[in-house]
Amino acid sequence: MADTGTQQPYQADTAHAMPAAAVLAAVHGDPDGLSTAEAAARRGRWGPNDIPAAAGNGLWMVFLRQFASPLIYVLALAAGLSVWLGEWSDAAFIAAVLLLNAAIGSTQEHRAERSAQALRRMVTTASDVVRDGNLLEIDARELVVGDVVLLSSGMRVPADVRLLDSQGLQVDESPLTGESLPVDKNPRATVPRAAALGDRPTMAYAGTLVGRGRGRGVVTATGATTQVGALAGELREPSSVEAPLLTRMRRFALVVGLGVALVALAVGAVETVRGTPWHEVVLIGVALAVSAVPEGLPVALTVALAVAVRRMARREVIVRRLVAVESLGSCTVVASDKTGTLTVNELTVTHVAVPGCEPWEVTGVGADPTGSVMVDGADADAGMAAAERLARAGVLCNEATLAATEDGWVHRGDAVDVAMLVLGRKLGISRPVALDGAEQLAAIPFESEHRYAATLHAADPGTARIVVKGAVERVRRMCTTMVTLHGERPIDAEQVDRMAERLASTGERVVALAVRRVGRRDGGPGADPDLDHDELTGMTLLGLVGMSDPLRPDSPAAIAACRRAGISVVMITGDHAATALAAARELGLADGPDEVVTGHELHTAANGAARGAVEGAAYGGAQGAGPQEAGPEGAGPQEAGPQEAGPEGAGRGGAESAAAVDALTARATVFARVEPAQKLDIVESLTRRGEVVAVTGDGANDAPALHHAHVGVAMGRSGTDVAREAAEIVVTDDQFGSIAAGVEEGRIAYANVRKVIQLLIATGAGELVLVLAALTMGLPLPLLAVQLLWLNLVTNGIQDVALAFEPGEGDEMRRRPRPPGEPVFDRLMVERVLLSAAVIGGVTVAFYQWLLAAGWSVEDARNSVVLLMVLFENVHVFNSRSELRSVFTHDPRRNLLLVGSTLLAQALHIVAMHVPFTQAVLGLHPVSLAHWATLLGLATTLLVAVELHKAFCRRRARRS
Ligand SMILES: Nc1ncnc2c1ncn2[C@@H]1O[C@H](COP(=O)(O)OP(=O)(O)OP(=O)(O)O)[C@@H](O)[C@H]1O
Repeated sequence: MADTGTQQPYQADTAHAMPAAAVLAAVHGDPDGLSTAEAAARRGRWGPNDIPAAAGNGLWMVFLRQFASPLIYVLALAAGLSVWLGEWSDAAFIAAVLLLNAAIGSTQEHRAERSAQALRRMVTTASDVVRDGNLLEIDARELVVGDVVLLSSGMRVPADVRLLDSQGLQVDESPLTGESLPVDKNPRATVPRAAALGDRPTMAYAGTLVGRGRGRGVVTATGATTQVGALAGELREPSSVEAPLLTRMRRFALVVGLGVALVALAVGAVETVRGTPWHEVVLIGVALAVSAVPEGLPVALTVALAVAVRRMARREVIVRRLVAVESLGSCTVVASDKTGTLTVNELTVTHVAVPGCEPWEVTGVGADPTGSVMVDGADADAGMAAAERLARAGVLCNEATLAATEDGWVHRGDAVDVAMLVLGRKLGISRPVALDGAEQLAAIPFESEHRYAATLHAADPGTARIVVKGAVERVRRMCTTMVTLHGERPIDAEQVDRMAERLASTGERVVALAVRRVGRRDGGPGADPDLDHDELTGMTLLGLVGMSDPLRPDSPAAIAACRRAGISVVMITGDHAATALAAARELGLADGPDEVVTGHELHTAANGAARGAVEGAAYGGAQGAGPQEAGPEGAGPQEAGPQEAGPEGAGRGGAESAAAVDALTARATVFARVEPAQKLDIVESLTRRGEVVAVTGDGANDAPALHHAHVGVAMGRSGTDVAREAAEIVVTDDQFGSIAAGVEEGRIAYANVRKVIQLLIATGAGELVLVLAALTMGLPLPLLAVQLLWLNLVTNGIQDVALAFEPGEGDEMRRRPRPPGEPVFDRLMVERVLLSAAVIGGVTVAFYQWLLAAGWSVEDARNSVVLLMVLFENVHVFNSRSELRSVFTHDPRRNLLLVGSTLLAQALHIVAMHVPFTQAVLGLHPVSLAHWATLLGLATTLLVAVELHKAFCRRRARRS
């Protein structure tokens, strides 16, 4: 692979101080982009646009880390003591097992980390680039110096870019400069050569985040030669933070380690007083330590989580932080976006409405522009002219592309814009046709927070025209007049609102269009004219369009599945309340307007103002869904919008406003006309009310909500880089159904983790009971330290991991969510562990005593005890497949790995009983088949006991 560094021919260092044209010339670029061939040649020469990967934790570091555990310290101490006592074979065996354990642990951990990284890479960063004059979306790694790229809000800048033009572009450069406020960009600014990185408005640097606006620029540096590449390592993808469950288990191990030390000391003291020789006291202490320490737990948990991550990936859910595996299973509310998550986000204009007329139907579906506007009545010609004016405006104020190819019509860009282009084509107005003589001079790009887009176009000599497209309440308030079939009239707000509500009540997304003629202006020497939000007044409303967006076919079923699983689903959308309610009804989410809360209501509640209005207004005003939500003229969310409310939202108004917001979130299943910043208020309120919240997001401003929720879910396809990086999980197909699948997998994973923990702790505790009971009864040690290690790490170690591969029990989505913060050791777990330990320890010690009493030598008796313990482990792994279900209703074929590993554990022990080396080290020898069968019979007592406990627990669960 070519060196990405120094061979690039162009010194990017000075691009910020050079005029854009000079930079283009220096990189041998072209405003229309490079040719594909040239880009390929450059990529071949200079390599991909990759920041070299961090050295990361090498396998050696991971290996050494395996020894940093209190459990291992206890074992290491045991090995040391064995050396001191001259028990060389014990010491060597403990050391060998420790090494083996560390080797298995580190390969597992390394593999898990590698596959997690590979999964994260599946979510690649795409980049909009102009090649051969066409706009394409490519993997950002394919970019080369000289490429012309487009930047838009929510995007991570893919390379160092000299801006050529921009519209309201603001970039968060904190990853590079530490400056937390977004920086305004201006390609025409004059920047001194010595300017610091943070003072270069002409540039956008790789790794920084576009907060708002649009930009176009030429790539000046890629990969290691970018500013961030030079910083090496500052901007790496986040290493996956340890799962809280693992942290809790580490803490648990620490407590066990300390507990073991104390018990060993106490037993040692008692034994010394009883006159036991000191070196035997030490051996007893070592055996106790080994029996009580769940050595296999860290490896088994790592595997269990890795299995869960892989399974989720198969169901389109990529886990970015391991915490999600656990929290997904316990979430009680899923707050989902509507467009694109519950619906397919393929908008088709189905109605065109001009004030004073019935809405006209538009025929045709999707991106294929065959169809027409069905204008009828006496004024058909005037109607058609009005429809064409409206469509032309929608085509002009537009950022999307639509083109005919051999494979049919292909489109790029925002779904609303694509739908407008299709409408235009149906009326014979393509974008080139619309732009003929109406060149675009400036633009305010669409951002969710202001809900409209505007463009400025050249018009008749000396004039220009502003075109606005956006949400009805916003655009209507910019207008003083409206077009009717009988000429321009003063705007009739009520009539417009009625028209909008009529379209929205069938679930259509409604967009209004307006125009205004202004004087032609120049942007001053060397600069383009600007368009400002303040200029959007005195406009003429051209009419409304209604767009349909079909539901995803699996959304209703997935919502129903969540409900059965005790999870409430709420919809959060920027759409009109009536649009949202219609969709929610179809999804089976909401029944009536009282379940809808608007962003305006939230804002009012959060600010503690107009409380009375909030209490009375369930649905944005007395008359149901409608743009009335904006309240009296001029008092709508625009003027008193949540932008001013700041991200603290409810917090700022104190307890009273928090309570008001909570009252709203308690009854709402639909949040409409919500601004991205308000998502955070909703998440905070739900959290305050004790819910465990999963929230979806795609835009740049969704990041705070994604961060704050227990589980942030970003959309892999439509989501911005910013949203994806803020989220714990990424849903690669954007579908709500995959979130439900993720919840199910999360629950299965948590259940499997519990199964593994139960198995290991119960068998460990059984050994402890055995050793303590034998000592209390004055019997010699029933198991040697090496035998205990063999049991814990080899025979059990082989089979416990297979529990992590248990498929779901099938009822995961019919159970209530696990209470958050519920300890792993809940009542059932404690009972099961104590019962199993009592049976294992009790039966074995009784048998051991009987053997000794029958005249067996201690060595022979120990040999039987070890085999009995292996059989207990084999039985208990099947017991552990389900907490409540009988082993006899659980088809073993569903986890053949478990069957295989149990047989392997048994086979390995049989081999160890026959091979001289292991015979010598472990003190083992073969037994007769009849004796083996007797031991198996004894081991089935555990099966009976656990079956009885399961039946008891099932009854208890039914009763509660
Ligand atoms: N490209 C656009 N140009 C102009 N107006 C738009 C555009 N897209 C959406 N709108 C208007 O802004 C409103 C809010 O849209 P937005 O895309 O912000 O919703 P959203 O919150 O992303 O929706 P959801 O949460 O359902 O995905 C829409 O109802 C529509 O009226």
